[in-house]
Amino acid sequence: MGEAELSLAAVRDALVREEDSIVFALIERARRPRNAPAYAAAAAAGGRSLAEFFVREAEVLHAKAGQYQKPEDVPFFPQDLPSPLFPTKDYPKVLHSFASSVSVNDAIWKMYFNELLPLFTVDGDDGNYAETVALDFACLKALSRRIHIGKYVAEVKFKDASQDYSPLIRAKDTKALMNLLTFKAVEEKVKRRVEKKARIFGQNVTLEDNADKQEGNAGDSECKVNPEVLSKLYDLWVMPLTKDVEVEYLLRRLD
Ligand SMILES: O=C(O)C(=O)C[C@]1(C(=O)O)C=C[C@@H](O)C=C1
Repeated sequence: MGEAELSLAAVRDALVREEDSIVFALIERARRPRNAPAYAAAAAAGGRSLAEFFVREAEVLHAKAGQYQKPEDVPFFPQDLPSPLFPTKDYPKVLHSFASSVSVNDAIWKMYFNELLPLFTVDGDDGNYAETVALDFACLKALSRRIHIGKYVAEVKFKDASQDYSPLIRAKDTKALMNLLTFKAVEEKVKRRVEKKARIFGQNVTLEDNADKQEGNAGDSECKVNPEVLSKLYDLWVMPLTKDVEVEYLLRRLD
C-alpha cells in the first residue's frame, strides 16, 4: 500500500477485498475432511507435524521468490528465512520502520488449528494430507494478511487524530487506545458482509431456473462453508486480532 492510497476509506477497501480471499480459502479447505494425521507430530519431520513442515518449507520458497518484504506479509516462521534471490521492487515506506516486526501470527496459528478448523471441516480422514496442508497454508496466509493490514489502519487513524492518540500512547494506555480505535457499527457491518459473502460464494451455481434458489438465497446448510462460521470467525478472532495489531503498532508509533 502506497502513500497516495493511505486513507481510512482505501484501507477499509483493502480489508473488504481480503474478505473474498478468506472466504474462498475456507471454501477450498472445506472440500477436505479434518484429516487429523496432517497435524500430528511426525518422526520424519523431527517431531513436527506435516502442516508445520509444509508451512516452514513453503515460507522458505516464498522468501527466496521475494515475499515477506511488505509489512502486511508476515511469515509464521521468520527465524532464518533466506533473502530474496531475485531483485524486488522497493515499495513506498508509509509505515513506521518497526512495522515489519509487529506480528500476531502465533495467535493466528493457534486460533486456526485449535478453534477454527473444527468449525468448518467435517470429521474424517480421506488421506489427502499434502493437499490438505497446502489448503491450510492458503487459509493462514489470507487470515494473516488481513489481520496485519491493521498496521495501515492504525497509521491512518494516528495521522488523522494524532492529538487524541499521542497522550494515550505516551501513557501506554492500551485500554483507552483500544476504545478509541473501535467502531462497533463498522464491526457489525463487516460481520454481516462476510456472512453474506459466504452465502453467495459458497452456493452451488446451476443453470436451472428455480424461483426458490436465486443467487444469495441458498439455505445455510447448502453452503460450502456455513455462513455463520464466517461471522463468528470475524467476531471472535479476525477483528480482535486486527485491533491487537493496531494497538501494538500504535504503542510504538512515537518511538
Ligand atoms: O475499520 C476500522 O476502523 C478498523 O479498525 C478495522 C476493524 C476490523 O477489523 O474490521 C477493527 C476495528 C474497528 O472497530 C472496526 C473494524
